[in-house]
Amino acid sequence: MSGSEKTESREESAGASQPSEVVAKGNAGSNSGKPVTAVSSADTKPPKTTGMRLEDLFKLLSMPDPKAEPKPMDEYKFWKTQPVTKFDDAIDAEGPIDSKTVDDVSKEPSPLPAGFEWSTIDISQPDKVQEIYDLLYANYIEDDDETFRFKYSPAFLDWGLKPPGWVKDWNVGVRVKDTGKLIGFISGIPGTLRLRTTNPDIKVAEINFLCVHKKLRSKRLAPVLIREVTRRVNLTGVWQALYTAGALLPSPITTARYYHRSINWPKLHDVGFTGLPSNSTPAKQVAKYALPSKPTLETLRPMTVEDVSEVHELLDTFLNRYELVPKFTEQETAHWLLDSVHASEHDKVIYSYVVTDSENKITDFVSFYGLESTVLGNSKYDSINVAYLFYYATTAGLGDNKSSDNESVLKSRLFVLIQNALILAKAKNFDVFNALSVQDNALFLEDLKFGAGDGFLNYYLFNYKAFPIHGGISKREKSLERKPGGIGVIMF
Ligand SMILES: CCCCCCCCCCCCCC(=O)SCCNC(=O)CCNC(=O)[C@H](O)C(C)(C)COP(=O)(O)OP(=O)(O)OC[C@H]1O[C@@H](n2cnc3c(N)ncnc32)[C@H](O)[C@@H]1OP(=O)(O)O
Repeated sequence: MSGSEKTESREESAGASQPSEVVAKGNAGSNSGKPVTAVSSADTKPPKTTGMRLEDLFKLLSMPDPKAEPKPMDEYKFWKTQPVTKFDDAIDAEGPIDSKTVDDVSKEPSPLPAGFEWSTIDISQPDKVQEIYDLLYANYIEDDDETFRFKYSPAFLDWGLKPPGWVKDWNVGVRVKDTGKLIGFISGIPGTLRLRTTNPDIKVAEINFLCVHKKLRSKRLAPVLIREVTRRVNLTGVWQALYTAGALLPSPITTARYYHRSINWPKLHDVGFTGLPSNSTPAKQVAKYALPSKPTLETLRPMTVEDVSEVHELLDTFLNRYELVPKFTEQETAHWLLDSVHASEHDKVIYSYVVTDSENKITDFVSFYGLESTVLGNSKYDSINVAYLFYYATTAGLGDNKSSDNESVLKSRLFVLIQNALILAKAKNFDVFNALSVQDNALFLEDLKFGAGDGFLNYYLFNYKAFPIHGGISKREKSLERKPGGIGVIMF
């Protein structure tokens, strides 16, 4: 994607003319980005710079691309009018920016350009979910090279848009008046966040799936959609929102990077997601990414509905490690980790597994979701099957965040737990496994052969000032950097 939306990301050094092994391009991610895999310097031969695009050169040199710098605040014609922190705002205290009451909120929808009309999309109707799918299928996030586009399935949308307490009015569409064709969409779902210990209960709308038909881009429809969803959320007495995007907007609370772990290397290479390092061969690449055929943790098994309460407690405790986390109810844990609506293998979106001890007590769990990306213009493959690391938790190494003993216990345990997730994802025919630099992922990504992607994901809070949070990467080089705390909330 081009720098302003969530992005799909691919491995950073794909492509024969490039020095390193690249993982997939990016529509795997969010507004710009799902990650591309970084190539290790050992795989790399000196780049030819003649004729190279400046942004490629910056990537090779691991320098921040100046295009990723914000434009002057005055040029954010829409965002400068919104209650969000500006790039140079000095944050003295955390908390809401504007305070209003429901009485202050307009009861009339925001005006639309002539020829268009508002439409609340009733996602309890399968044909309406299908309409959203059709819009996103053709128009949603692509990587910069227009090779991959996220393909959120109807089953995914059903799961992602219908957590407990979902609000019908927060699924906002714009249609062409004459034909009824859906040409714009934005969604909100309710949630509760804990920001450090000082802000334990922030009611938010999680905003996602902002999309305008390709033929109607740059006509300022996005701000109209955002204003309308804001109005509808505000009418329910909710004043804050969480959203992620590849686009650089005022002003991220953090930026994370996508990492990619090849599973089906030949396919990823064929579709241009990953490159062949100059010092390797296809056979060596396949050997490098080989995985055992079945899980190595003996007591690992699929999570069931009977596990919900134990997993809920384990996750809740584990999330205390991080600074920005979701506060799930038990019903929400059940929804996000067990997609009971789509139990069939065909429609499966979320995969969750638990590990038990000798007394049958759950000691660990790990989950990932499946999201295909359409491969554009490839004669051999029309999609890649991508697994994304979701929530996980373990009892290993809990306790004092700063103790190095705990840290090494946690590191060893997460290595095995996530390795087992990779094994399971392979058995389920996923081609690549993606993860962000958030949670405790910096502890295992490199050891498990994840490569840095070219996608970055910015996290934003609407109408809430907050001190910055570490996103798991260094400020300048954007390489993995381990720090305690960080982000524990995952959006898709
Ligand atoms: C309390 C409740 C609050 C609820 C609301 C909380 C806020 C939620 C915010 C939304 C969170 C969404 C989370 C996700 O879903 S991120 C996924 C975004 N979707 C895509 O990338 C899909 C493909 N792209 C498109 O469909 C269009 O390019 C979109 C729709 C993205 C922009 O359409 P278009 O290209 O035709 O542009 P325009 O002429 O209409 O409008 C231009 C203005 O829009 C600003 N822009 C561009 N991209 C984004 C973006 N990703 N988030 C926020 N703003 C964005 C841009 O800076 C400019 O404003 P300014 O620079 O002049 O100021």
